[in-house]
Amino acid sequence: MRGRFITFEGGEGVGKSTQIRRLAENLAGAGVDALITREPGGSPHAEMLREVLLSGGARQFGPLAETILFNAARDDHLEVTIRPALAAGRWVLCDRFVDSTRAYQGVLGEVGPDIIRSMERVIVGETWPDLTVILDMPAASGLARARARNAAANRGEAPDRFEGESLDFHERLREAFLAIADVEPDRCVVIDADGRPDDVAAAVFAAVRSRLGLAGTEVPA
Ligand SMILES: Nc1ncnc2c1ncn2[C@@H]1O[C@H](COP(=O)(O)OP(=O)(O)OP(=O)(O)O)[C@@H](O)[C@H]1O
Ligand SMILES: Cc1cn([C@H]2C[C@H](O)[C@@H](COP(=O)(O)O)O2)c(=O)[nH]c1=O
Repeated sequence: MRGRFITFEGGEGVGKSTQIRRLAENLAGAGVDALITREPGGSPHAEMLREVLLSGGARQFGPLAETILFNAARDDHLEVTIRPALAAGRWVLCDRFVDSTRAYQGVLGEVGPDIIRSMERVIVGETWPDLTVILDMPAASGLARARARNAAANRGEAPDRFEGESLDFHERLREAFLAIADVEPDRCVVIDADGRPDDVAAAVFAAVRSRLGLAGTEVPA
């Protein structure tokens, strides 16, 4: 049986990586084997494109070229990592996916929805997420978390291609993710990320259980 495909979306520093790890632990407790992956990246060739994109190396070519590169990375990631895992019955938990392209390149980069959708049809095809968890919190708080994390990790380098954008840019991103959830409520669930990690993890697991059905599993204390 095909595994389930869950994507995590939201602004910078909202806790996507943290909550993906927590969900994988909770799923393991429920006997579900999950693969954690990310975009851009998640396969050797897509990770090479991640370097180009997040260093800002493609910025000079403009948002359309960046959209094409994010989709090239996604194509390889789907083929090499995601589809084989789903076919083997594993659940796949992916840190960012198509909604990041819609928000960053579509809404903020002003690449038209017709272009974004046609790339989705070609690249994603039938491999659409069963559930998308949108972690939501004020942009300034998420950016502060991301900066504190980078400082603690001794990553003294400049912020990456998108972290360095203005607060207004990040607030508009937040609105873009919320707008996607409004239009696709069956696929998307919005979770308040501005709380303790344990509370957010419990809310995420509860949403996964109720949306995807994991009978008999309890939210851990
Ligand atoms: N609920 C929370 N409360 C306080 N700090 C948190 C919470 N969740 C995560 N953090 C911390 O905030 C920082 C950012 O979290 P994380 O890396 O999980 O976010 P992210 O959304 O994956 O970030 P990015 O968008 O940069 O990839 C980390 O240092 C993490 O430990
Ligand atoms: C998939 C995807 C990602 N982005 C941006 C969003 C973030 O700024 C970075 C990824 O960094 P993270 O620390 O792993 O979150 O890339 C984008 O603009 N478009 C996309 O499709």
